[in-house]
Amino acid sequence: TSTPPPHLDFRAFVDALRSDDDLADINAEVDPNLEVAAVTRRAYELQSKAPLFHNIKGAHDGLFRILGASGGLSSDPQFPYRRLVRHVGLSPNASLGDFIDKMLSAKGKPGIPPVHVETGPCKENKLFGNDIDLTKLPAPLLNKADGGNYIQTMGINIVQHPTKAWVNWSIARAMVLDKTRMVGLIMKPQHIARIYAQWMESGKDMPFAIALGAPPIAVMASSMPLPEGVTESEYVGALCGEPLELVKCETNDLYVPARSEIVIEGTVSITERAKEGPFGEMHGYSFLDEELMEPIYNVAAITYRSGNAILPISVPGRATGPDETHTLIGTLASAEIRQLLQENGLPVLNVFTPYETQVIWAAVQVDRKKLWELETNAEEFCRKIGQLVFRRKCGMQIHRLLIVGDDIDPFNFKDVIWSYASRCRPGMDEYHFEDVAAYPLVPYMSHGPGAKLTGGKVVANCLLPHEYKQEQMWVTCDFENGYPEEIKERVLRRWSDFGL
Ligand SMILES: Cc1cc2c3c(c1C)C(C)(C)C[C@H]1C=C(c4ccccc4)[C@]4(C(=O)NC(=O)N=C4N2C[C@H](O)[C@H](O)[C@H](O)COP(=O)(O)O)N31
Ligand SMILES: [K+]
Ligand SMILES: [Mn+2]
Repeated sequence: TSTPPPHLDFRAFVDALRSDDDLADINAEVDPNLEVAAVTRRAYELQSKAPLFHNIKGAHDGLFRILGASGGLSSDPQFPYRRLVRHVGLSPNASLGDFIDKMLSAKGKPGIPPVHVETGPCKENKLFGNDIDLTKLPAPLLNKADGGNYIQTMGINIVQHPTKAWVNWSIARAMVLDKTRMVGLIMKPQHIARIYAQWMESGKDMPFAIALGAPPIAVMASSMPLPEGVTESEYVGALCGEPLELVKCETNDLYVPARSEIVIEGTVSITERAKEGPFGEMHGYSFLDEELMEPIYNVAAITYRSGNAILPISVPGRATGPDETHTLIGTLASAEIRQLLQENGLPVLNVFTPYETQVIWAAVQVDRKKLWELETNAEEFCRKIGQLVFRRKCGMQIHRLLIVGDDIDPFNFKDVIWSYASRCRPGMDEYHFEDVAAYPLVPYMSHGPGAKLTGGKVVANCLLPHEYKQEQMWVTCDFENGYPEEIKERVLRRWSDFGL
């Protein structure tokens, strides 16, 4: 069979990065104890090529190579989002707006259920029972403050509701605990936690599978807060217009993408917990007192591709050069927030979480002409938006919303911060929400002055009062807006002659 396109096959995705000259094949031996992660972290920060480590110290029997920064910005400044949009089959010059449009393009369409195939590349090698020793795998230590080796940061956590009506795909971190066990974060209101709670009620351990090196477009849907009850694999089918191909796990009834690099399967205990973390997280902090007791994953089988399977990793941290917790979590939450606001009839054009705000803030771009028709005002409009976004799961990790006009590009932080700094009057233009669910991983919540789990959210109005009812009463003083077309054309034509 011919190799599927990059958005449907991880190996084809890696080859596409190589053909884009956006991949560094590293054959020198590299240590999974911090060195691999440090290289990956610097690759994000310098927006270098994605590092593919072919020679990991301690790798054996084809487990494993490591790919870092699969969701980082591309190394070609002309196409900064090329690596991201390759996940969803868009052309190299596609924008973040195109990426969001693509991920929302299956809304309202019926899901296309996956098809089950007999076997696939992920079945080429199988380990059971005594052959399994997670402590012997080169699972990477990602940050010097981490509490363990996080083998799972970019795989798809697959769990099924006990009624079998809903199979959820998400990304949730997990670290090696011992020979056959991992421990991983399972926190509300995430769907893995909702489903886990159902298994607890049923009194049975929760079957799981983690598919690492899964089809890139499936990784995107797994990182997207699709509505409760939506089976991500069916949404991906609708996105692609064709069903995903899944194969059955060895030790439970779950199904995984047939072309995955590595599959870890077993059951999550509903009784046993272990200390999880600390973990260098998406806001750029690793708090040394992070004492979480999280559920234990009991590993019953590991299956993997021949030819040296590849483990993708994410090394979260400061978004000086964004990593997957910014480029995936932020952007895909933005998509669902836009969908929510548009479905509620609000004149919202786009939503985006600026990397410079560590994706804790989201800019909401409003069509001002349509806003006039609502005959509303800042207080009423901002409160309505806050009530919608801050009371839904897709808004969980956003703590500040900036309401900006259509003269502002939400994907351009200089635009966003200009309107916030100059049009949002302190003490009068911000509407606070103290009774909504907070995102506890935000440092001023987990280690701040107030309650940890609620509040700390605000909607900032970055529109002047008259923008709610008429044309803006100013000329923006920049080259684009401050000069007639004829002058701008003349200046552009003569620019090089001026020697500027
Ligand atoms: C792309 C990506 C997403 C996540 C993570 C990571 C990456 C790379 C790592 C690097 C592993 C860091 C932590 C950081 C994590 C985190 C924990 C809580 C909130 C936000 C992030 C967390 C995690 O440990 N636990 C979690 O419940 N959700 C995570 N998400 C978000 C999650 O994949 C999305 O929210 C998605 O929508 C879930 O699906 P569903 O429940 O809606 O079906 N995880
Ligand atoms: K998801
Ligand atoms: Mn879900």
